[in-house]
Amino acid sequence: MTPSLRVAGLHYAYPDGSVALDGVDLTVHPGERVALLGPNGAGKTTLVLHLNGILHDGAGSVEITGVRVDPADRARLADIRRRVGLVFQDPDDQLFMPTVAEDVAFGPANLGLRGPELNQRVDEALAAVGMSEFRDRAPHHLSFGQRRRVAVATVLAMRPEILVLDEPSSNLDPASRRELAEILESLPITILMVTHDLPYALQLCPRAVILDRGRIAADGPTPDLLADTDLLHRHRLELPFGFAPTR
Ligand SMILES: Nc1ncnc2c1ncn2[C@@H]1O[C@H](COP(=O)(O)OP(=O)(O)OP(=O)(O)O)[C@@H](O)[C@H]1O
Repeated sequence: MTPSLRVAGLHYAYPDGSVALDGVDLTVHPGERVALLGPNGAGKTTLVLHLNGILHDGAGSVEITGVRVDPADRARLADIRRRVGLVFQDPDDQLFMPTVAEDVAFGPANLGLRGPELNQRVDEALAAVGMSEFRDRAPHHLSFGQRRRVAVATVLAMRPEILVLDEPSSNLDPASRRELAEILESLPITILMVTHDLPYALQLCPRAVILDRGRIAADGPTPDLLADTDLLHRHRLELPFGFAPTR
């Protein structure tokens, strides 16, 4: 089976010389949900920005469902950006239209969809995140948690093959956090989730990868990684007080 994502030997240094990725190999198969963990500055965001060619120029390769990310090939890059749905940490980076429905329609309309087909995409994506009743509202009148759900819908409307979320649980109250987890669990899609929220990783992702100093330090079942206190300590990861993962 073709992997959803294959990263091989990825190195990247920022123009100032900071080495952010130092030989990353990562393969994620269709339908897997993988948590990408690691301390501040580990390289998580840098890795995510390579998945749809926002960053490039480093050594190594990235393939999305067997298609190599090649920023020089603009037609192919547009296709890659449809296949990889990035949900940024701040929903306001993704919402800029007057209404929720227009925001969700924006991506598919750019693909050339119109009329009933476009409406169906919008309806499906809003239903998937439980936001159908908000379709005519202004995004900036919604709560933060509601805006995050709409941001997820804008990406789902593109019918991506892999959903990449940066800190999806940040700034959510406990009920919104749980509801978003239920939504993400219900999606039949490959998910890569960057998070510092270890209980969230455990709840949602059977597999976790620890990135530190630009290298993969561990890759395995999330309960096993989170039960390894030495491993967590070495990589500046901490479970909330009193939280004990059961294997
Ligand atoms: N624009 C930039 N210019 C130079 N160095 C950068 C830039 N962005 C990130 N870095 C450096 O690259 C390394 C990896 O940063 P990155 O943001 O990918 O880490 P991260 O794991 O996402 O961290 P966090 O958990 O804090 O979001 C760090 O050493 C960081 O200082």
